Amino acid sequence: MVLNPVISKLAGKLVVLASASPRRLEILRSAGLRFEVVPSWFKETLDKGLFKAPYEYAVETAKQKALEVARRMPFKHLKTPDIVIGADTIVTVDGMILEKPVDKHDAYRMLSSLSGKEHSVFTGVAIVLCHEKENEEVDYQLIDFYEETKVKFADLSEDMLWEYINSGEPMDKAGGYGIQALGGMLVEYVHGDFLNVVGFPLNHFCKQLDLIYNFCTSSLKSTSSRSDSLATSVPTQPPSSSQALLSHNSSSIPRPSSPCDSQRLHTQITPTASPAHKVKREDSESESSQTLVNSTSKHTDNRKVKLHDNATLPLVTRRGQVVEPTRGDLERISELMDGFKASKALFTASKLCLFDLLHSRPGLDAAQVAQEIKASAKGTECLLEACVSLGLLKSTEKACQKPVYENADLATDFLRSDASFSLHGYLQHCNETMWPLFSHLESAVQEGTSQREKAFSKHMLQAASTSSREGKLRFMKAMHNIAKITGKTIATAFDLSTYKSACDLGGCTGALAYEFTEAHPGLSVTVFDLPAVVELNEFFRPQHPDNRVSFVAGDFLKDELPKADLYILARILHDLPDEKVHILLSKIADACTAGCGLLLSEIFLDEDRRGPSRGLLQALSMSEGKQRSATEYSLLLKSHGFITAHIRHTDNLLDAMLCIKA
Ligand SMILES: Cc1cn([C@@H]2O[C@H](COP(=O)(O)OP(=O)(O)OP(=O)(O)O)[C@@H](O)[C@H]2O)c(=O)[nH]c1=O
Repeated sequence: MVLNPVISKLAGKLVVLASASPRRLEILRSAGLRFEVVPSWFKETLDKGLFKAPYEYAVETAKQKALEVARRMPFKHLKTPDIVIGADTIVTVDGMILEKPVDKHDAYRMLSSLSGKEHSVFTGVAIVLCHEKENEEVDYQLIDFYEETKVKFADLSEDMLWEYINSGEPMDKAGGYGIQALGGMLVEYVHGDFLNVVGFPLNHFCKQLDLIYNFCTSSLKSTSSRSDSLATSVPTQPPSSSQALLSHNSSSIPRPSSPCDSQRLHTQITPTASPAHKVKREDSESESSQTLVNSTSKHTDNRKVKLHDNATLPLVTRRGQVVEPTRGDLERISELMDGFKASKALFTASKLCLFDLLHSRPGLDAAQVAQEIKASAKGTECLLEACVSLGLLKSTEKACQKPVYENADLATDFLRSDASFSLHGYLQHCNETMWPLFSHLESAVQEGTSQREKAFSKHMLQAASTSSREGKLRFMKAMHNIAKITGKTIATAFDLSTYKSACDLGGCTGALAYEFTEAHPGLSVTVFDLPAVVELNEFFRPQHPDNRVSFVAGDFLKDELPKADLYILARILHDLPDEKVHILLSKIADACTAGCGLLLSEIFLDEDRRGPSRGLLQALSMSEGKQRSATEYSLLLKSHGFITAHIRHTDNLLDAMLCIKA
C-alpha cells in the first residue's frame, strides 16, 4: 500500500467526515486528507441486543451515521458529496458495550469496570461513495470495516478515578477515557492500532481506500485488510510496487459510472454471513447481505453543473502535469462564483415575504404572486424559478397550464416569518447590514478598518445602526433567530445539574435563557443586557414565559454583574476588541467563586484555522473582534482562572465550551 497516492486520489473530491469528533478530524487532517465536516444527526440508539458481536454494533452505527449525512446533504446543503466517512468507537469489557458517559457517575461506573483489566476498543468505519446519476438520483455504495485494539488498564484507586473524572476529560469519550491525553496515564499496554483507540483506524482506512481504488480502476485486487466484509473476497497480498504505481497514475478513486462498473463492485464483494451487516437495497425489494450496496434516493437539486459523463473537460496544468479537472472542481468553482447571487435571491424573496405568502396560499402562479407582492410579472417569475432551482420552492405544472408554486420544506421550516425556527429576521439583518458591508470587502481588506461609513449613507447608517430603534429591533430579531435555532443544542450540551442560578450576559431577548430553563428544571436565569435592549424585549416574550427567567438592565463592561453560579457568554467575545474581552472576563472572574461555571458559545475555528468557512467569512466583516479556535478560547479563559472542562463542537451554527473557576 502506498499511503500518499491513495489519500491524494481524493483531492478534488468532496470528501465529508460525518463526525463531530475532534480526534477523527485531527487524525484525518494530519494524514493530508482535505474534507468537510458534517456531523451526523443519527442518534446512537440502536438496540445492542440485536447484534451478535459488539463490533457489529459499532459498524452498523458508523454506517447509519455516514448514510444519514450522505442522504441529508443534497437536500440541506444542496450539494452531493463524493465520499462520506462515518465512524463509531466503542469500548467492550465483560460483555458490556461502553459508549460516552452521560454524567460523572456513569464515567465512574465505566472506569471502575476497566480498572486492572484488559478490554477491547472497536472502531467501526463506513465509507459511502455517492454517485450522482444524470436523472438526479444518487447511488450510494457502502464499504464498512472495523478494527480492534486491546488495552490494559492499571489498577485505579478511588482518588485517581475521581481526579481523572473531575478533569472533565472522560465525558465525550467512549469508555470514559482519552488514551491520547490524561487517560494515557491509566494504561499499562496497548496491543494494536493506537489511533483506533483514539477514534479512527487510519492504517486500515488507507488500506481500504487502496482496495477500493485498485478494485474499481483495474482488475488488480489487493488487500491486507482485516475487514470482515472484504477479506474473504480478495487475495490477502498487499499490492506490489508496480501495482501501487499503477494506482498512482490512474485518474482518481472512481465513482462507478456504468452499470458494468457497479456490477463489478457487487460481484466481487462477497456477502457476509452476519445479519448485522445486512443493508437494505433501497432500489430493490430484496434485502441484501452485502456490505457494499447500491441504494438510490431521489432529490431535486438541479443547481449542479450538469456534465455528461463522457463530456470532455478543459485540461489544466497542475504541478507541471496536464490533468483533467474533476467535475467536483467545476461545481465548486461555479458554486463560489454564484454564491452571492443565491444569497441575494434568498434575501429578496424573504424581504418580499414570498415564503409567508406561499405558506398561506400555496399553489399560486407567477402572475398571482407578482400581484400579491406588488412586483413585476417578469421579475417575479425569474425569482420564483431561481428559488425552485435553489430548493427553496417547489413548482408543479399541469398540462397546458402555468406552473404553480409552493414552499419546499426548507422554506416552511426556516424561512416563514412565523416559523418556530424562523431565520427571517436574520436574513433581513444580512440583507440590510451584512450585504452593504460585504460590498465594500475590497476596501475593508485593503484598509483593515470598518467600512460602515462607506457602506451606508448617513440616513442608512442611522437605520442600520443599533442606536436607532429600527436598527436595534432588526438586530435583536436576528440574534433572537440564532438563539432560537442554537438554543437547545447549547443548553443541552453539558450536564449543568450542579448549577442553580445562571446569568446570560448580553442575553438580548432571552431566547437562550428560556432554552436553559426548559432543559434544566432546577435552574433560574437572569438575562443581563443594555437598558435599551431590555426595554424592547417585550416584543419577543414567548407565549408562556417561564418565571425562572428574569431581566436585569446594565452594561456588562461597567456595571456590577448579577450574582450567579453559572455565567453564559454566547456570541459575545468574538465581537469585542481584546481590551474589552479582558475587562469582561476579569469582571466575571471577580464575580465567581471556585467551582462556578462559565459557558462560552461561539463558532470555534479549527485548530489549524482552515475552517469552518462560516467563522472565517464572518471575520471579514468584524472590525474589532476576532475569531478563535477552541484552544485559543481555552487559553484566554485560563488566563482569567477558568479551566476548560468540556468542549462541544456542534453542527448547529455555534459550538460550546464549559469552563470551571479554579
Ligand atoms: C477510547 C477513546 C475514545 N475517544 C473518543 O470517543 C468518542 C467515541 O464516540 P463516538 O460516538 O464514536 O463519536 P463522537 O465523538 O460522538 O462523534 P460522532 O462521530 O459525531 O458520533 C470519539 O470522539 C473518540 O475520539 C478518545 O478521544 N480517546 C479514547 O481513548
